[in-house]
Amino acid sequence: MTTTSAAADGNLFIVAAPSGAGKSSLIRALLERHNDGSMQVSVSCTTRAPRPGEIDGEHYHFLDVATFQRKIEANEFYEWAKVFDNYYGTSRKVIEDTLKRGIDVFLDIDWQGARQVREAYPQAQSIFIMPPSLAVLEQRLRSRGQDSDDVIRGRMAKAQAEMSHYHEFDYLLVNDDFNETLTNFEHIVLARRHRMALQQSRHATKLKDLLANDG
Ligand SMILES: Nc1nc2c(ncn2[C@@H]2O[C@H](COP(=O)(O)OP(=O)(O)O)[C@@H](O)[C@H]2O)c(=O)[nH]1
Ligand SMILES: Nc1ncnc2c1ncn2[C@@H]1O[C@H](COP(=O)(O)OP(=O)(O)O)[C@@H](O)[C@H]1O
Repeated sequence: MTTTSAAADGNLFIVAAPSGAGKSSLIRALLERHNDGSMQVSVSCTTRAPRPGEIDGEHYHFLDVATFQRKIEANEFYEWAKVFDNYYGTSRKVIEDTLKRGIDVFLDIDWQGARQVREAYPQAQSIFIMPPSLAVLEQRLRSRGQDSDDVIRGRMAKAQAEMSHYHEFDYLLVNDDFNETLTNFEHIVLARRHRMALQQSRHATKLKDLLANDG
């Protein structure tokens, strides 16, 4: 008789940071290092206007406010929040389907969304990215060259409020040297994967022993 154990679900990782601290760049670089289809970043829905070069369906699903609100009513979001006066949300179906296929999913979301995900899915691992200083944060927002002075001022004004939630997260990374932060980020992700794989194999061995002793 052969025993089959159900394939393990993928791992869910929440990544939050004040705007400009480097979370999108870190997730993108990690996915480039592991481009075997075992990891995906969730593409959020937003009502904010696309930045130059942003592609609908790739960077975000850009929606109008009425469509976003209809999706809230229809319970289509795993989590959603209002950030910088715009709505942002994660599609429930995509996340659930992707995890079921055994693929790890990264959510680039704010602290309000992180709270909702932790409640819905307590096994999610959460990582907070800090900039080395507020001056460096502002410099990064400016050098990204995608936001107006007004938008940058708004984001800097909200940075400390976002950072005040760092203690709600499982891990804290200070993104000073990019490659060093990327390596630490990768260690967190791989350690989680190994632990879950070990648990799964222990479970499978135990099941085999039980069945072998049966009768
Ligand atoms: N709750 C929630 N926050 C999101 C989502 N997508 C993006 N955000 C957050 O919204 C904030 C602004 O994102 P964005 O406009 O792309 O600016 P950026 O972080 O400066 O690149 C960031 O803190 C994101 O993490 C989402 O689906 N849900
Ligand atoms: N460790 C780092 N050192 C220098 N620049 C960085 C570092 N991490 C990210 N950046 C740059 O800072 C800017 C903001 O990064 P981004 O990933 O867009 O931030 P976020 O997604 O958190 O808003 C980008 O231009 C990015 O290339």
